[in-house]
Amino acid sequence: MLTMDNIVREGHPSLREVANEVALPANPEEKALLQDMLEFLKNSQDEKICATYNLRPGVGLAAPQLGINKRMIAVHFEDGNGKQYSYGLFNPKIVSHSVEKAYLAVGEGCLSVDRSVEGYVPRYARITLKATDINGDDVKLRLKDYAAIVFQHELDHLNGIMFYDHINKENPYAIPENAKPVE
Ligand SMILES: OCN(O)CCCc1ccccc1
Ligand code: NI
Repeated sequence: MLTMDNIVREGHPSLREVANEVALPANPEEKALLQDMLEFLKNSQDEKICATYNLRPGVGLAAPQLGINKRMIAVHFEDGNGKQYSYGLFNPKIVSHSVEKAYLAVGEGCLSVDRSVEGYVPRYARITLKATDINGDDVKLRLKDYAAIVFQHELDHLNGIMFYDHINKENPYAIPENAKPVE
């Protein structure tokens, strides 16, 4: 099982590289890794397992955070309306997005960042994402608000971008233009 020891932290080069597309169909190792990433997220949200293995709860994980520069992400969370999202995806891509922006009112964090970085992270309020799932099927997701924010955080990791890159340097809590808060 994956633990926090597998997660690289700020300063590790893979967090600042553009990850490579996965040649499809994915090989058994890549499928197993994606499964392990999803299992890590579920474990991190299980009180007992989380405490036993000292995991930080996470709603998403990207392969570069494991020092593996492949375009693979996993997400496991419930949005504000109780809708569940649990995906392991190869080669995710935003194919369209809203002009309107959104930002998580409480700010963002990252399993690869062992410090809190305050401020609003402006992101697209709505995105359409295409990818290949763990079974090799095409996936097209229309996402908004919290779900859109989580997926964009993970997609950024595939392009060497950290959440705090988006925070206004002069005034971290400046309300981003044309953006709505997501509670
Ligand atoms: O890359 C995954 N990650 O570091 C875990 C935290 C994910 C996350 C946290 C706040 C808002 C969106 C996404
Ligand atoms: Ni992160």
